[in-house]
Amino acid sequence: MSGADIREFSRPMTGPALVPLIDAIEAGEKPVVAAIEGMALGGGLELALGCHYRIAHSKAQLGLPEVTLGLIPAAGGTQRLPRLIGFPAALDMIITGRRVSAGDALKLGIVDQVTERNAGEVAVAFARSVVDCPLVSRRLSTWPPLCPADLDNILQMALARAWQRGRGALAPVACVQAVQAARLPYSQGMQQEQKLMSMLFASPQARALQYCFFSQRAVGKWSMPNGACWDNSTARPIRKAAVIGLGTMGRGIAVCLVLAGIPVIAMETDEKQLEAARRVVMALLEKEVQKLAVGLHLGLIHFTLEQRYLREVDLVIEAVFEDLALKKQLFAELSSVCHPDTLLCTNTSQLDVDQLATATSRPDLVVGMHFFAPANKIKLLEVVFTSRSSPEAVATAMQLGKWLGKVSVAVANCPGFVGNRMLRPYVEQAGFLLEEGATPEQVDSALEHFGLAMGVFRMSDLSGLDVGWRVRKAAGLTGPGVPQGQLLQTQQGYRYSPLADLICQKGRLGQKTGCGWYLYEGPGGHMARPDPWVHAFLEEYRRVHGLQPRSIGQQEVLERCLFALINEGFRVLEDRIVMDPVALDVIYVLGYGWPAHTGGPMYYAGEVGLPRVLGRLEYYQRVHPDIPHLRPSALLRQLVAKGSPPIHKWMWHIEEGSSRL
Ligand SMILES: CCCCCCC/C=C/C(=O)SCCNC(=O)CCNC(=O)[C@H](O)C(C)(C)COP(=O)(O)OP(=O)(O)OC[C@H]1O[C@@H](n2cnc3c(N)ncnc32)[C@H](O)[C@@H]1OP(=O)(O)O
Repeated sequence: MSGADIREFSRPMTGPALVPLIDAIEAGEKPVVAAIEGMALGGGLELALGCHYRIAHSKAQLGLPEVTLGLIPAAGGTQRLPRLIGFPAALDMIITGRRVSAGDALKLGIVDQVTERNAGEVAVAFARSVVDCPLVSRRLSTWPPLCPADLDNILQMALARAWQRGRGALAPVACVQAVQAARLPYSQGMQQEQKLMSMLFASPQARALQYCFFSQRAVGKWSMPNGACWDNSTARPIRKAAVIGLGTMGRGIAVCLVLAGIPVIAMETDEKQLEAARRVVMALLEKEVQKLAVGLHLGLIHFTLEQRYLREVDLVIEAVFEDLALKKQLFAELSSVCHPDTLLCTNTSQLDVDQLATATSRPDLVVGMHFFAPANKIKLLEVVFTSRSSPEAVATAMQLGKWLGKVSVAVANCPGFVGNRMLRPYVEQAGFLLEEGATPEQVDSALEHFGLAMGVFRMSDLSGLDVGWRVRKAAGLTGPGVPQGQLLQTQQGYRYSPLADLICQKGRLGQKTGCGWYLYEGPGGHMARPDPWVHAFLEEYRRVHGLQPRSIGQQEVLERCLFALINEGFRVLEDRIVMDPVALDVIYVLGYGWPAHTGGPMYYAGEVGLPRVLGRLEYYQRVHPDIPHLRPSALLRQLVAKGSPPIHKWMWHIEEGSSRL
């Protein structure tokens, strides 16, 4: 039982109310035993907590994920769980919404027994054995709260954690407040639970998070402009896969495959690199085995330098250095080494997948699989199809992503695909804001206050400033052959900020070199500190260019960075890179740390109001006519002209107006 029907939250609810139902079960004179198989989530677990006993199958999972929907467990969950397992463990489960296995639920005391047999049959037998036992002590609502001496401290820490994790989300904080009320008599605690739930239930944040829930499922129903889609294309089985190139990304991908139970050939060309990768991958896998408490066959992975092992695989994921010539050469080699039916996938983050496909003998079997670092943690996968990718190849990559526990989004090939394409105008605006008077920490603080996991400059330092530098060189914006120097503020006819290039030229590549936009404790450090050198460098730059620094407020930072990103999102839709705006929101929430409680950039644009987004872009365009990314997209204009329809109707307008776009 996975809880309430979330779709019902946006329409009048029918059927009996859950709280009195659970109370009636608990108050009943007959013993009621919950038999839990599969899932007991949300209202499902709350119902089980109202029963007198709980028996779970060993494969069952239990949890209170309401917080991920912008809610709290409001059918007594915040009052019964702390009474049953204590405040610290209940707070952890309720604030994070994480699921626990049956084994862990037994250790925590949530269930009374775990069985390998049919839980229903075991529960019936169990019920017979307790039929004469008094029930008084089995009614959780009557238990006194288990208040440890340091409860105030525990609650304070939980609140701090909720603020920190939530990044502006209300529900985690409300979860702590509701659990805190479990120190009161049950009926008073329930009143508090209901009060907090009423406040959240109608909140824009809850609506946005529920939109995220359905969006992450909707992208599984992918389609391509040629009409191929999820329900008319068949995925191939992947019995064995290969990962070529065992740098950071390749190692993470190999770990994902093994965790999904897929045998992997992990290949490198250099012995030293192979050994280093073997050590890291095995350590990561052993850590996962301990964490998940699962038996994992570590022999599923074979490390090798020899290409001959590639003959036996159904799919290759190439993760070598981000260099088009190198990748093309490798793809040409793979064409002759691999079986003719083997799918060839590239983990490029922005190279042209169509070009890679032409280097092979089987362009129809080439797709991009863009993982996000760290590949074994981030849930997003962009599956990039080319003009020649077969529906079967796309279906297989999408299916594989699902097996790996990812949310896969099918996107058409274009520079930067979706995520990095939308990121470019955002990063660009941040650079211009520095020129105009802001500091990296002012820009980052505004973005983090909005809820982004990391501001643009901290994020760039983490990924490595050389990544963007290489892309700008490849695009002919900087590097040898391009006029250099402090005075270069225009490129290819438009405003261009060379600040990031100048920083890179100083050898400041981010965390890995111990300095970038910030200063770190040393190479590989993570603690970003404002750097007086960067401030002096920016002042000198502005002086040389005759730029008068001005005070830039939080609102301008947000509008310039976020609206430029959203504007590019509209262009992505115009170009039909994806078939539904929800895809852009999923990519940003899962891959770029966009706050889920705002729904994602496109949903957020709808909430702010498309006329406002358009109006502010028009204003900034007038002030900065030399920045093309601030020019409002045709689609945004068209949607505003049509009265700003809700997001699920945008595509109708794209189809309707495609000839005019
Ligand atoms: C003042 C009001 C008081 C109200 C008190 C109410 C108290 C109770 C509150 C709740 O229970 S809130 C809901 C809590 N439960 C959840 O959040 C669980 C959500 N679901 C999941 O985590 C997963 O779906 C799953 C159950 C673990 C299954 O995962 P799986 O990967 O196997 O399948 P999916 O692709 O995720 O889902 C399949 C299909 O089912 C739809 N769906 C799943 N759960 C719900 C749900 N709770 N409500 C409505 N629909 C649900 C999902 O959207 C998929 O649909 P399609 O995309 O295939 O159409």
